[in-house]
Amino acid sequence: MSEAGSRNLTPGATVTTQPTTTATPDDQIGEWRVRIDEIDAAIIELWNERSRISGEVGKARRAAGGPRLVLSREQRILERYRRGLGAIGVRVAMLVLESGRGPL
Ligand SMILES: O=C(O)C(=O)C[C@]1(C(=O)O)C=C[C@@H](O)C=C1
Repeated sequence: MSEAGSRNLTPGATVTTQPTTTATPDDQIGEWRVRIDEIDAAIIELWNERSRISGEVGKARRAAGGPRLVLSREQRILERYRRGLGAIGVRVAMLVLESGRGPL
């Protein structure tokens, strides 16, 4: 086919045809869901990476005789999520932090 939706039957003659499939709302939803699945995969990967690194930081600090928690740092992280995501950001940040260092 030389163009989408067109067929050359004889040289110089172009007949416009309907697409063989018609896009439906379900097609659009399907496309969006593909992107949502990609985004979720990226979030999960980053979440797990952050958790692992947070655990390493905590381990190194405790091995050096430091505390398990650094609440001033946690406050800054909570505030950053609140600025970035609004009120729900504080809840997200609390789960992000818990995932790395364990429960308070
Ligand atoms: O930044 C640190 O010192 C960490 O231990 C990491 C982290 C975090 O997950 O961001 C975890 C526990 C601390 O209370 C503060 C922050």
